Amino acid sequence: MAAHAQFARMNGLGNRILVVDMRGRRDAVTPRAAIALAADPATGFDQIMAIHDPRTDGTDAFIDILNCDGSKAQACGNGTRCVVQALAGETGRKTFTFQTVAGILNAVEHEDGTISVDMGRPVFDWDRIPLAEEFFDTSRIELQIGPIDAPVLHSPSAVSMGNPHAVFWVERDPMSYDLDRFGPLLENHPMFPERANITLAQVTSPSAMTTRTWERGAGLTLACGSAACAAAVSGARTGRTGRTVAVTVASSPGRGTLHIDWREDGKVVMTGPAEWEWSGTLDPETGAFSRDEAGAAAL
Ligand SMILES: N[C@H](CCC[C@H](N)C(=O)O)C(=O)O
Repeated sequence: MAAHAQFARMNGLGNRILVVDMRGRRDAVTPRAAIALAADPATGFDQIMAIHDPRTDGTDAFIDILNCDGSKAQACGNGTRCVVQALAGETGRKTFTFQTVAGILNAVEHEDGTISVDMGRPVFDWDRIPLAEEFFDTSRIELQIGPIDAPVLHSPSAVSMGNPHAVFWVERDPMSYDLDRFGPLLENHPMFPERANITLAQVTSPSAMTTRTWERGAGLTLACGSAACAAAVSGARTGRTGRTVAVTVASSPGRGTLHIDWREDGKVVMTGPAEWEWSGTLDPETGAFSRDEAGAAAL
């Protein structure tokens, strides 16, 4: 039985995040704990962002990311904004540098409470996304679903934001597609050796789009930050949008917008909100948890 760790249940545009404080500890949140926590409707989460002591000079923390199916992820945009908000509340600081398995992320909390995260540079090389087949141009790969002569979804853009994404361009409201049926087929398609996050993107103007995502390792979520980055970059890459795009999420209208800026230096900066909901403590080994009674907005 491991000693309990403090956590906060937060969300980013409805993407449900558990921010777990693992600082000062040598153990880690286990896949078993993630699966157990996900099985309990009282927690209901999509990703765990486990904050560990820094492993590299110049960074504030190492962030370990787990999906609710227990799999590890290399990036989580919404989760990173939640970590920034939690640590800003704890320390009074506004800028942070984190390390994940994918690299270094710089982040800042603005005066209005929104948070910007430098998500790094997108990767387009087929073998680094990765894809199972060689494509010279990964902005439009040969993949479709549905009847051969009338595919429901086809020709997605593929990109890595540290984690793999396929972005399908749709003309109708993304909510009008059976993504709950197509999502798992595409997530686990042989084209994606490490599976993939599957996004439907409807471009509504040269600087705006609406997305809906079936997430690798989490299924249909209300929002996906790295998918918003993947879609915005792919929109610019295919000439559908400019390099600055406002991304709204179809599944939870009115929750706000993620502003994505694919800068001239190649880095993708995502800006958006984070929201604290409640706190608790959990056993990082088994997932046993208890909810704090007091509603103290803290880790
Ligand atoms: N399911 C993703 C990780 C979480 C991404 C998402 N929640 C975000 O905000 O970026 C993956 O396995 O690559």
